[in-house]
Amino acid sequence: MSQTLKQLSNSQSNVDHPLLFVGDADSSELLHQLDNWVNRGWLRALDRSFATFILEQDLQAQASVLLAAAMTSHQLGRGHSCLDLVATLQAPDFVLSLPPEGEEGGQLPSQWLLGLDVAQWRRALCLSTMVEDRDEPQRFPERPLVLTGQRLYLRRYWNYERSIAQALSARLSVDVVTPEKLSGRLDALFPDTFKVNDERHSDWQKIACALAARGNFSVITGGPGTGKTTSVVRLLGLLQTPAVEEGKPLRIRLAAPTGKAAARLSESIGKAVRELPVSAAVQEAIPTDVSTLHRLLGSRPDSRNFIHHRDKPLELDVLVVDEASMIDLEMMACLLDALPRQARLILLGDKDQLASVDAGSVLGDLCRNAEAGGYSEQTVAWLEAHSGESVSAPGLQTAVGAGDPLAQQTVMLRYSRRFDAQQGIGRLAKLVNEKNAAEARSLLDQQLPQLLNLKLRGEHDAALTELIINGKGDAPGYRHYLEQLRDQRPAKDTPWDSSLWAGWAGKVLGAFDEFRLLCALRRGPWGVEGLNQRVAAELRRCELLSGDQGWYEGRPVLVTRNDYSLSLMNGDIGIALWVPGPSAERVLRVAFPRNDGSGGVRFVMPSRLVEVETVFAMTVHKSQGSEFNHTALVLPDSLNPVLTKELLYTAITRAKHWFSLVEASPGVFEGAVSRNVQRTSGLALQLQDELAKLQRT
Ligand SMILES: Nc1ncnc2c1ncn2[C@@H]1O[C@H](COP(=O)(O)OP(=O)(O)OP(=O)(O)O)[C@@H](O)[C@H]1O
Repeated sequence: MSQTLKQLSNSQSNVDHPLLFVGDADSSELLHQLDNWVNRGWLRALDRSFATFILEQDLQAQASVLLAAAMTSHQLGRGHSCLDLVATLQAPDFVLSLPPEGEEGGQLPSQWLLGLDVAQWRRALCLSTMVEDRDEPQRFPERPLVLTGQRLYLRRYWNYERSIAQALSARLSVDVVTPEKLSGRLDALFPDTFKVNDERHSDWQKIACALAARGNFSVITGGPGTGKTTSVVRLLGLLQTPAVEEGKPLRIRLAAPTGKAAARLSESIGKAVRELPVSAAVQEAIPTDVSTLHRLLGSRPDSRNFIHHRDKPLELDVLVVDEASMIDLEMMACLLDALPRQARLILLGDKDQLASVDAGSVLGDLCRNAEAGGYSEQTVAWLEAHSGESVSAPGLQTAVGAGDPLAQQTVMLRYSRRFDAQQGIGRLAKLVNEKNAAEARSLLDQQLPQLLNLKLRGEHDAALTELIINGKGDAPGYRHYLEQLRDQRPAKDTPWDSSLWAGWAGKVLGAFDEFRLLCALRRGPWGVEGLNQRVAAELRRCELLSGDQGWYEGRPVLVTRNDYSLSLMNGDIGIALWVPGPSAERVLRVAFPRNDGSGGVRFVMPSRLVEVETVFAMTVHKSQGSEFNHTALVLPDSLNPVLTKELLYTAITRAKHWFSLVEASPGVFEGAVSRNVQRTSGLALQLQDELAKLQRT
């Protein structure tokens, strides 16, 4: 069982050598300490190297500057765009990665920072020739660290935040021509009065369309099935109809951060476009193919730079990006840089999901007031006049004066059409989101058909493997896809170039997506690595697989890095299958969905797949943008910083019909529900500054 930081702190205070403080220590003592933390896995070697680099460039840098540099670098690896000095002094030990199991010795950051206050720390940083103090007028653009207020950045991330803030504030201040006859067109697109249980409610989808039609930047957020896709398709109909009538159709592009998310949007958008009450010509002028953001921007192999940027902007008039919660700071900055100023950008996503894997929490930052609305009286009057809907919902607040310009272009959809709010999955997701652990637990205890709860008696409890292999009741486990693999295989004499092979592979991939095992962690018996081995061994024991090492038929793999030569994206999933080769010999190939909305499959030689891993179990982070009929989440036996309500919410909302919660120890679920992800970011503040500057000019 992992030790808590408190236990560790207690054990540290017993060490017999005297404690060092950043105020007294010299740089070599501090670097020695960093080595110690790297050896323990508390810090990355990269973070230590950055501190060394700072010292090489500024031999006078104080120990507190080197410590801040290493911590800032480390924070990036944990998704924070900067180091908040005040928050760090309040809880220094949470800045490093939690100690691995059972390790002792060494001095904790809280002990190093004893006695240091934020003013002293800032002073030491400002003395260094490696830090630019943005609160002073003098500029040093070549310095690698940027200090602004209590936030310390690596320059690149400060630049990303600033360029996003500048680009968004510029977009928010552009006057946009709204489509003519807006009210009439909206009524035609939303012919039905919105009712829940026969009671009339405000139609937030219609309000969202009106709001997005009047600006060239808007955000539509909402939980699963709240109608984001449907709303945006109606918005595209609204924008494209007058353009087609004028003979100048808009160039519309659709994108998502991952191939999987792009494929899902492609599917749902196709259906929504076919149902759109507009002419065939307008329907045809709304694309249904969805590209990944990397493909849209034109990635270059082995380069962070894209083909499209401000000097070679994208050729489009409207861009819709789905699953925007997965967009990190760097991607958002590149996207905005490549977008022509007059083009409309519409972001769709669920603000309550986990933030991006890489640094930043762009959608969360942009939607921080979405629930309360914060519309000005002027916005409310405009929306009500054009949509004919009352802008009202529980908890909605009106802003004083003109309000925050971003809030005037942000809308939250509030009613899920996929999850009945009264049913298991929807209710559990809502309670977790509200941090209501007690009611979430009592809901789990009710044994509703949609919600399965497995409380394990130890690491080797067979109930877990039973659930993973056989599922429970109608909820499938992995046996299902392996039986499809075996039973639907084309006859042996089927020619190698017959489409039956791809059809079979497509069915196997589809069946694999019926169930997914999700983990919070990567390491240990409750993490992806341990569970992948356990599941493969068990499937082999049940004779559902013929191997569990290397490449074997039925092995599902996850691509962990974009491979442009193979057109495979990080997050794509394939399954190894025996298929006939052109020369009679059967060959093992990995089938991947084409992800182009065609439902097609392509085969790749296993030897060409370098960056892949087995994916019976996957992290919740990697599951974003996907949905499975049955989703099982395994919680580890002790609390860990990654366990938060966002992680639980994301896992629960991956489930379409059944959600299984597997608990290795009591209390961990409750602990996770009560904590939320707090990503340190200055994006909201930078945006406020930029908007204030614009208002002054
Ligand atoms: N106004 C509407 N009238 C009728 N059905 C609707 C409407 N809006 C959405 N739906 C239906 O509700 C379901 C969910 O809608 P949609 O796919 O647009 O939601 P979403 O928020 O994009 O979902 P997610 O992102 O979670 O996949 C779909 O089956 C869609 O057809």
